[in-house]
Amino acid sequence: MKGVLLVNLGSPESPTAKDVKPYLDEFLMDERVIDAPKWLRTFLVKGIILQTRPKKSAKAYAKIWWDEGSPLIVLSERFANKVQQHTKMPVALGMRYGKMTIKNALQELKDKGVDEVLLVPLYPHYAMSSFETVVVKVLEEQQQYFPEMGVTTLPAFYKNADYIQALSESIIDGLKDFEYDHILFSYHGIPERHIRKSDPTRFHCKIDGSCCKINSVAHNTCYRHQVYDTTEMVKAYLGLPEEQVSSSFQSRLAGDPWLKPYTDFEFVRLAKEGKKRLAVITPAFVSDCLETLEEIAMEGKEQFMEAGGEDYKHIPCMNDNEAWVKVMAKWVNDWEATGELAVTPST
Ligand SMILES: C=CC1=C(C)c2cc3[nH]c(cc4nc(cc5[nH]c(cc1n2)c(C)c5CCC(=O)O)C(CCC(=O)O)=C4C)c(C)c3C=C
Ligand SMILES: [Fe+2]
Ligand SMILES: [Fe+2]
Repeated sequence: MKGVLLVNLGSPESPTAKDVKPYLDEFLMDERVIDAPKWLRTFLVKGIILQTRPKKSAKAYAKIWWDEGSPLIVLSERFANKVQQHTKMPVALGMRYGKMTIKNALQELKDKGVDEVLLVPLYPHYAMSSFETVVVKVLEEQQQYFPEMGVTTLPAFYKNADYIQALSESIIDGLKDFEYDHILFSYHGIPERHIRKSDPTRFHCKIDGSCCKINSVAHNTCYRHQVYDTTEMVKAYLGLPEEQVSSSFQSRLAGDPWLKPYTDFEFVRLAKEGKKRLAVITPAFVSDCLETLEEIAMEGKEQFMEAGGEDYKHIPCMNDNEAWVKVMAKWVNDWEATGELAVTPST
């Protein structure tokens, strides 16, 4: 029988330093997140980052935590439950890090008689630190514990027409009653080095954008290319003028150069340029989470207003909205019926 495995990033058990620490430990010790040699990663993570960051992150998590738990987990569960209502196949939800493990989700599917799994990483764009690490982990667990199961992965859906439509409609919805001068598409950042590492040609990606209009197989795994494609397609769908839209990258860690422009610098630049009413959309995330609710909706607003902005709105992620649920249900049901994937690297 066929079944569906949805995988998102995961959250700590609670917004306390005690619970944030093991979560960050697992997350940042992932060789696809901090891709230094193991001895150096161990030194950086356990010797430096984990000494101070859990306390700081716990404070941020406490600001956005819900009675039911982490917004990312709760919203992903609501989404999975709604997708389940639209398909006969069993649907399970796992997280790459934390207690809601991928192994348990695969076991849940197995217990329901599933031996053919459609894996859907809940990331619209391919990055080694998000999409790729999910795929690798699922295949590791499958090979070790569920060798009889087959796994097919839905590719990154950043430019799929149904996804673009659902995202664009959610923006229209979010902009009701909000007068804006500018819409900022703020994507989670990654180190520039990761772009080069993920380029199978080893020479295509130049990071500066000069490569992105030249067709290449590199784009299938180029996060930068993919996020700019999402912006362009939404811009076209909504008929937005060039000068009213821009893209930027948030949530960087200290150290290496990360993709630019940086969202916090953009808040200041846009306010100074007279874009006084700013709408911010965060399409790298399908579910609201720490990075959208705290960094963008709270901190971002403060930064923009301090720089001279007058009005600010974070447009929520698609979360469990009906249109997005229906898109996902269509993709998984098409796969069940035909064995074909609605999303391919070229769609
Ligand atoms: C869009 C997908 C994501 C990519 C790509 C990504 C890369 C990436 N992240 C870190 C470090 C941290 N990210 C943190 C939180 C976080 N990251 C994503 C998604 C992507 N990360 C999400 C959805 C969340 C929120 C989780 C939640 O519980 O709500 C954190 C933890 C919080 C903090 O301490 O700031 C860290 C750390 C790196 C280093 C990286 C690429 C190399
Ligand atoms: Fe992150
Ligand atoms: Fe490029």
